[in-house]
Amino acid sequence: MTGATISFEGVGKSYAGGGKGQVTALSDVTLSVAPGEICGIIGRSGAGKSTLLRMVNGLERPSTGTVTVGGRDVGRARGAALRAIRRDVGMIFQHFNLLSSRTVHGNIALPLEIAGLPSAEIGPRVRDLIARVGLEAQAERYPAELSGGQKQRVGIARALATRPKVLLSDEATSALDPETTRTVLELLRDINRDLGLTILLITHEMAVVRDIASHMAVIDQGRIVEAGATYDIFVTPRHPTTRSFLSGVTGITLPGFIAGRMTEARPHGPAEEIVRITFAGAHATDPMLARMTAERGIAVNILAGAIEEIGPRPFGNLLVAIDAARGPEARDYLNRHGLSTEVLGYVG
Ligand SMILES: Nc1ncnc2c1ncn2[C@@H]1O[C@H](COP(=O)(O)OP(=O)(O)OP(=O)(O)O)[C@@H](O)[C@H]1O
Repeated sequence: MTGATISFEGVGKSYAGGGKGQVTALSDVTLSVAPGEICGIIGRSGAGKSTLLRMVNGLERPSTGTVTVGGRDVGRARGAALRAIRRDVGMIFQHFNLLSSRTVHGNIALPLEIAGLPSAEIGPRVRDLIARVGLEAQAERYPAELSGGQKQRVGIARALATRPKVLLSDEATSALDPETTRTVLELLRDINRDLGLTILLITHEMAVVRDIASHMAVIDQGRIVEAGATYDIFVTPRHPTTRSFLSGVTGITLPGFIAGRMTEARPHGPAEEIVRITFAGAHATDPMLARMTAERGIAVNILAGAIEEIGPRPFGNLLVAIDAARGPEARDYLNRHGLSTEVLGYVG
């Protein structure tokens, strides 16, 4: 592995808030990304994702705490030390940030020219990078002549030019359509595997995290509310923010006639509890639900279900209706047998 560890320890960041006092963008963030890992940070607009990412290459400095890359303190680095860290940290952007006056080749060569590499070395290195991102036929084109996906490939090649150990991705696929997103994420995965680069990406899309990140953190109002292996968080989300992000990608939605009647509070009288059950493995629920019905006499009405994959590992989601009077007992039974449950609401 050639990637570097990224580490945040007790990091806080406040901005002078232009008449509104201080704006706290980050509070007490502690997070470690191992060498060669792909870590996804997900959060809503304004949660603090960009601030967190920009600390890794010293574009922002922490107000409190420490950010290190490969053991070097980024927040306290100045001058040559900061430039050396920046050479080790490449970055790609949502809107690509290419120079419109330079060709593909010229854009990728730029960081090497700035670093003072002899021109005899720049040409071959740029050609290698162009081949790596699959743009041989577009090498002499200008950004205006490229598709969004091709522009992002240029951005990736340019970010790799100085042979960094870390790649930062700031919503790199947010401006792309789903199919192009898939191919760009595939390219990032290949690069991670071939070069052992550590990748830290920020996104507001859970599907991006699912498709590429082995580890993830959820950020909410400047705090990390949940962090760990992506698979574990998808199977057992603990924080409401994580759950709300997940509800958009789990591939299943409530049938309209139930969603329209569902209430947050349990109504008086007979009612059904609508529960999401999440389980690891492809078939884990079938015997468990049947056994619960047989052992406890609790009937379960299945409303929707889907199996998803994170890497090679499947996990499932099931939406069921259970007699609300037996709901707590049923959830306790399922939890004790290793399934996660979440009450979505009630139908009277
Ligand atoms: N330079 C700045 N000056 C003042 N406040 C700032 C500055 N940069 C960010 N903030 C504030 O810090 C908070 C976090 O912003 P940040 O851009 O990190 O969030 P984000 O999660 O990246 O959001 P988005 O997805 O919309 O880009 C916000 O309340 C924002 O208004």
